[in-house]
Amino acid sequence: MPTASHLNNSLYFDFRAARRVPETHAWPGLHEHPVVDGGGAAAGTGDAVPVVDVRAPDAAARVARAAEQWGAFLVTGHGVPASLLARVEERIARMFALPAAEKMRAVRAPGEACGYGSPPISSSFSKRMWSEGYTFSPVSLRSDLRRLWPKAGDDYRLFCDVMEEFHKEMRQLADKLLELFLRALGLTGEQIAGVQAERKIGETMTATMHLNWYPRCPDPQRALGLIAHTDSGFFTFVLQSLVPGLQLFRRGPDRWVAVPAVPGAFVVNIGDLFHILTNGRFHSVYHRAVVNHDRDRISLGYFLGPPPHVKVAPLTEAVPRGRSPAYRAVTWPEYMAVRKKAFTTGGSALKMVSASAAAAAAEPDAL
Ligand SMILES: C=C1C[C@]23C[C@@]1(O)CC[C@H]2[C@@]12CCC[C@@](C)(C(=O)O1)[C@H]2[C@@H]3C(=O)O
Ligand SMILES: O=C(O)CCC(=O)C(=O)O
Ligand SMILES: [Fe+2]
Repeated sequence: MPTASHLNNSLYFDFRAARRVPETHAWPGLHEHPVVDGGGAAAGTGDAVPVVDVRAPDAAARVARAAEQWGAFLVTGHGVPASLLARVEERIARMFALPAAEKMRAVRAPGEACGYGSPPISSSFSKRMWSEGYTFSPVSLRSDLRRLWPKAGDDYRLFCDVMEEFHKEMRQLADKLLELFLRALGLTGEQIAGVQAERKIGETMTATMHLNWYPRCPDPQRALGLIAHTDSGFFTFVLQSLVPGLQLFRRGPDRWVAVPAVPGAFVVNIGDLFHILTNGRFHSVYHRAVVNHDRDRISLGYFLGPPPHVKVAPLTEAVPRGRSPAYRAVTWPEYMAVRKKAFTTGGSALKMVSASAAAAAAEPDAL
């Protein structure tokens, strides 16, 4: 029997002891759509996940195509050393291997952004996911991580050192990618400088790290690592270890495209606030993570978004001349609240913040 024990007032499900997937973790409808391979073998079929080498002279054009047609792509040539990525993955694996009681010292309190446990989105669903995660802010990681390692020994120090080094590299890469995105939207150097000076997107962008652990699963066909979702912020870098599991949803025909695990590459997912910022030209991608029978899987999400008090509205440059913006301005927390409501009503959070929804709400009696 799988065990569940109360630790620090939180229900801990012992994945390691599970010999079967209990009803609490069994998701209906997982196989509604076929899964196709998005790796090299798919070249020419339209299912190969786009790859952008950020050093290439046509990188902006490639980003534009991928952002418009997929909402996601693989990034190579980014300059983050492979040896650093290997150390990051090693430290994450050691953290997840801590005894349950130690991990649960850092359990996420209800409504809190950071901490250990099920992914925040899971509070909107009755079924449980086959994963554990840890969210922290890279700028306060030394204090946050004391909850996991109160004695601040070698494991604590090595984890913090490597994550700080990683954050430094990633924050620079995020700036580079933002610039590429703005070029991909067709903005000139002068317009980009103007947008950055006025909206200060790059300067104020915040980073959050979320680590995922998907334990090996006795029946991967019944369980789900991470429910299908769009990321809510601007964009996310995902580092998936050598074990694949990330799938992107594509329409016409509806299918899941399995993202290949490319050593050293990051997956970039466009989030909902970037969808809004670009007036829907670059669209956020619906994605999920599946689990594996034989191997644990680890992934890292590096989430970029605006500071909590900043309203995100479509860039003037992204709105076609003579048209009005397709979305109303929202802060990240406001958007998260709308998304939570959308999960319960089955609606679309992006539609709920569209300008037409706002107009309809302002004139409820209008014909
Ligand atoms: C910055 C954030 C994005 C995120 C919520 C969070 O505050 C920290 C964790 C992120 C994550 C990771 C797993 C999937 C997801 C939907 C979730 O539940 O937590 C995302 C959130 C998001 O993109 O909205
Ligand atoms: O595990 C993965 O590959 C995806 C993770 C993810 O989508 C997320 O953390 O938001
Ligand atoms: Fe995600």
